[in-house]
Amino acid sequence: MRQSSNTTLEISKTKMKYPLHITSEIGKLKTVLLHRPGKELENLIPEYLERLLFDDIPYLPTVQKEHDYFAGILKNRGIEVLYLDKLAAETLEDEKVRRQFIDQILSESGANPNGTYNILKDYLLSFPVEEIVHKVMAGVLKTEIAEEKKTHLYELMAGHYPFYLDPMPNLYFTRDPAAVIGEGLTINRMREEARRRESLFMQYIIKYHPRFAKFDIPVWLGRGERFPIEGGDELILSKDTIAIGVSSRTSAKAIENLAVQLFQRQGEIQRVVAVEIPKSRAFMHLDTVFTMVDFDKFTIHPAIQGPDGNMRIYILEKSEDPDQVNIRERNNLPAVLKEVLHLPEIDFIPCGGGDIIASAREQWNDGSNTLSIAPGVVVTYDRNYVSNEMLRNHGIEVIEIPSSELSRGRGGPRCMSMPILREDI
Ligand SMILES: NC(=O)NCCC[C@H](N)C(=O)O
Repeated sequence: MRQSSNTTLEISKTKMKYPLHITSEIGKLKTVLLHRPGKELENLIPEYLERLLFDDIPYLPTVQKEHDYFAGILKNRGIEVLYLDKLAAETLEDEKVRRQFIDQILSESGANPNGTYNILKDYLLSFPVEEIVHKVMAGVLKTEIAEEKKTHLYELMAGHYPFYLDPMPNLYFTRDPAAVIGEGLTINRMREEARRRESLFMQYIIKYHPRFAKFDIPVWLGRGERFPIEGGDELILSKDTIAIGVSSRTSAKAIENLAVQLFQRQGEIQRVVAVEIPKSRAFMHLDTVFTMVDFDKFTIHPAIQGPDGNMRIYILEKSEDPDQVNIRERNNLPAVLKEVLHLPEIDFIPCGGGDIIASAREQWNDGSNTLSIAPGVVVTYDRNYVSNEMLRNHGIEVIEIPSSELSRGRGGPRCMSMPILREDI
């Protein structure tokens, strides 16, 4: 990638006005944002696991080793890996931005403006900027603040709850808080309280980081929206069609609002396909049950289709009134994909080979959650050996990564990556 003087980015034959560019799920991946799991995982304890959306406590040294392996695979394939903590620290170098960020994170964390707020603000500001970022991510324990600084009754009372600031253990799933569509992005209002502050990092990075700030990047939906949407539900099928899961995390209202915004402002997207999936913990986002791995190939967990293969699918398109959309109902996913991608056939590759036990077991550990790094080339977890074999049998190149600890957070390679730039296909 090189940057010319008129700030036009050029990647192979693709010319870009903005430093974000995603027009498919499968185009050659050039730049991706990751977060190396850190101390925030060490602040998980059994009592709060469910609320913090974990099923178990990963062993930090191993989870980091596995994550480094994942990042290494991507780097070896020539992909630029950006790290969330580094971008955030560079963004907060500016003192005014740093203070504003801390104010916002504290008020969103529910710190009392007259008491804990000031103590926490002074405490965070006393660290170098990289450490501020890591502290905000890891959470602040009540025991970290010196006793003599506590002046309010509720600060003096020992209290049962251990944190002033909750940890953000789900940060390594960079897919969800924000997602690039075309040359803009959604900075998401996340459904679960435990994850809601995560998208603040991306809001600041896009607005203030030197790599992005000068471009005035379009934000299709911001984090101040009323209705929840998460990146794991946002799939870019082609430059003119996106699919969005109607899931336990993403609401139909957010999808319609996004469609209106894209049709009014984005220029290329002609349709948004809303795909309903069962609202369950195992299937929290569309990408936990359905991902694109080649021009005409998709992984799918068979359990999202009814006994007759039917599902509830709606195609949203432009209407004459720019504030409205036309909606057509459909019920067959392969038929919809053939229609919107103009393909004669679609190849569905069932998670776990479609075996009732293997598919449920491997889906639980993200067997359908593949990260495409080029057409027909995917990164997957090694533990999902039945699904990986199926992918290979369908002509896909599968790059496996170790996954005994990473998988405990209930997300796979797609969830752990936020593509920033892909070549067009
Ligand atoms: N796109 C994804 O499916 N991300 C996985 C998120 C897992 C995380 N523990 C969560 O429950 O939000």
